[in-house]
Amino acid sequence: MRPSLMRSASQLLRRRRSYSSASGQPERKVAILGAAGGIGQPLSLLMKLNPLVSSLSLYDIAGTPGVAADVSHINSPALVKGFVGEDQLGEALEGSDIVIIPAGVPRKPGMTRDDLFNINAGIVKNLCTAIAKYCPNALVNMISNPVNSTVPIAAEIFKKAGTYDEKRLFGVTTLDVVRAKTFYAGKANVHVTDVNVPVVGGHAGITILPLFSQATPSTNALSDEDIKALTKRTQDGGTEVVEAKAGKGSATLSMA
Ligand SMILES: NC(=O)C1=CN([C@@H]2O[C@H](COP(=O)(O)OP(=O)(O)OC[C@H]3O[C@@H](n4cnc5c(N)ncnc54)[C@H](O)[C@@H]3O)[C@@H](O)[C@H]2O)C=CC1
Ligand SMILES: O=C([O-])CC(=O)C(=O)O
Repeated sequence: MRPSLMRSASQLLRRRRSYSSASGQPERKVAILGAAGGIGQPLSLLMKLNPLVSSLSLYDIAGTPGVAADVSHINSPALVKGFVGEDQLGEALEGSDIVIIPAGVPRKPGMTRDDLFNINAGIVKNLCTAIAKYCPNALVNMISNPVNSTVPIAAEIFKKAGTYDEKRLFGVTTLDVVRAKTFYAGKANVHVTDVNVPVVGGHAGITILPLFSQATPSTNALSDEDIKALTKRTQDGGTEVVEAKAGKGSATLSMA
């Protein structure tokens, strides 16, 4: 699962060329499901700023007309449309090349990501059923937690619909890489933009495995204890944010 997990939406945008516009530029439609939420809003902003996006479809069960109106005023090429409520889900998805899913409930202090399973599994199931129907060839980026479970749920929905392609379904765990790089740079005292740290495994606690032994630039400055502490901080990065936000959600800005 991990090689797929590590790709970001912008990497995918660069790879995928579905059809060309009259101008000869490739056109790409991106749909964000859960676009009015804590992650959805900054993600909508970033997608609107991305010159590779020609059409941006913002879907949520509430709040998307406002988010879409706001984001649509930014002077970049993507044409923005807001969709609200299940009746408009099909239209939101139709023709999408990439679907990004931050829909669902975030953790509160004291909860594990698994505690979100019951509610978010149902949300993801409905959204993926619609994806199989309206844009079966789209690349699907799953952000909703618990990612270790929502990705297999999506896979089963797509298998049942006959649309499953393992190369088109991604669990978004880039945030683990982002954290590993940031924490390593701080501890090793190297410039963060030069740092690379591979991370394998899943996206919860000890299933997150940052490989600091493979980090570049390499350093002799870190002890085994330092590496253990960096590993633990990366694995607990989500909890660190959940506790700091004290009941007001989980990571949204670093995630987007
Ligand atoms: N993969 C990762 O690295 C990360 C994942 N997450 C997860 O992302 C999810 C969203 O987090 P936030 O944006 O902070 O939550 P949020 O509560 O701020 O936003 C969630 C949005 O989903 C919408 N929503 C709920 N049911 C829906 C449905 N059936 N269809 C469409 N939209 C629906 C809500 O109306 C809301 O706007 C959570 O499950 C959280 O745990 C959060 C941080 C990092
Ligand atoms: O920890 C959470 O609940 C949100 C998340 O996945 C993260 O920040 O990595």
